[in-house]
Amino acid sequence: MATRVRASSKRCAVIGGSGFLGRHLVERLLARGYCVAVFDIRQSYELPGVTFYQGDLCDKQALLPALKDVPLVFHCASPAPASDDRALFQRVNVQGTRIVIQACKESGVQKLVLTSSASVVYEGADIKDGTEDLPYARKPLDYYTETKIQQEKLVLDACDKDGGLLTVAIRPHGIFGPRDPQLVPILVATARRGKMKFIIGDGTNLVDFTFVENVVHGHILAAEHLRPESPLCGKPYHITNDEPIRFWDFMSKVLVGLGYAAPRYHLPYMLVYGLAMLLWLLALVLRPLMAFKPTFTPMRVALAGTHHYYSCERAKRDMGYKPPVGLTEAIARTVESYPHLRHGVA
Ligand SMILES: NC(=O)C1=CN([C@@H]2O[C@H](COP(=O)(O)OP(=O)(O)OC[C@H]3O[C@@H](n4cnc5c(N)ncnc54)[C@H](O)[C@@H]3O)[C@@H](O)[C@H]2O)C=CC1
Ligand SMILES: CC(C)CCC[C@@H](C)[C@H]1CC[C@H]2C3=C(CC[C@]12C)[C@@]1(C)CCC(=O)C[C@@H]1CC3
Repeated sequence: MATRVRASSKRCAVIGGSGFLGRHLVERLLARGYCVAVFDIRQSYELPGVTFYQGDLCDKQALLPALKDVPLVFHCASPAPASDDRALFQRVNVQGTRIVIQACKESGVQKLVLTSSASVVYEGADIKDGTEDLPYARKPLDYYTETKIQQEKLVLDACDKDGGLLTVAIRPHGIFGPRDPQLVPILVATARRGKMKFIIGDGTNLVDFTFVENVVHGHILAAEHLRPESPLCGKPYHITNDEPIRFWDFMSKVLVGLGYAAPRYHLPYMLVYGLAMLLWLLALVLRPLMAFKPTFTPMRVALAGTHHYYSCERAKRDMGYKPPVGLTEAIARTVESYPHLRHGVA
């Protein structure tokens, strides 16, 4: 009997489990003895111990079978920020998250861990050692952030300590690591087009970049510490590497590690931000006629030219969080994992 209880409490579902973070989370959960149900709109791998359910999280009937007999759900699905598609973000991150919450309640799920984002409080001004008490951005810089705010509020408000669904939100920042489809590939594509010669601003702005395995560790700690009497209920938690680094030093380390030149020439921040705003407006106007996606969006320029690093004291205090992998090792392992993106490799 004891064995059966332990076996069932080691079951969980990962919504968005085919993605970058999702797959790393699934792999770690398997190593910790969990049986995992993955729900995703696409299937990107097969692993023993994983049951795959393919479907759209906005479709409750498709989602319910993946949550059957599962006490713990991780929700880390989202459209990519680069899609910049307002209707898609609204449908998946907001309406879809309402459906995830309903489906969890109907299935008797006990705990829901959301992957939110530290950028829910970021609106382009410097944030230095920001705590979770900062207010949500009143004027988010993009549609992605706008809907991540609404998503986090929905999940945290759904927390019910009186025998209902328990919820918590993890707010990582600048996730990187092997198989990341975003940060390193965009950086390298920009360098290959000869556009990574410039530093936006004076280059001294400090930023958090977080190794994917540390983000995974934060999620699992949160799930295992979430109980009706614990302080985690209905709260957001920053999870970072706890080693803020100059944005342009981080970019240079990755670029140089892959054989590209580090950016050298400075451009004034306000000039580049203004140009990015103009390009974004142009892309919006031209959208019905042609697909045109600027690399330097207002959000990316702001992230590249301001301070934005966050305190993870709350996670240390409430769940004993300490990043297992330091930044130097994390960058080395990331660079090593992209042989195909090295300079000179087609
Ligand atoms: N990458 C980063 O730097 C950061 C990411 N986050 C959050 O972390 C989470 C994971 O992000 P990544 O792994 O980087 O992205 P990803 O794009 O690699 O993974 C997202 C997954 O969600 C799935 N998905 C999208 N729409 C879906 C739908 N309608 N139904 C079912 N599945 C759907 C995708 O197929 C994909 O596998 C997201 O919630 C993102 O907002 C938060 C902070 C920073
Ligand atoms: C073109 C260059 C100026 C920058 C190239 C690197 C960028 C693609 C990345 C640097 C910071 C990253 C980041 C995110 C996406 C990729 C970057 C812009 C997020 C917006 C991803 C989703 C989040 O929740 C917040 C992240 C902040 C940092």
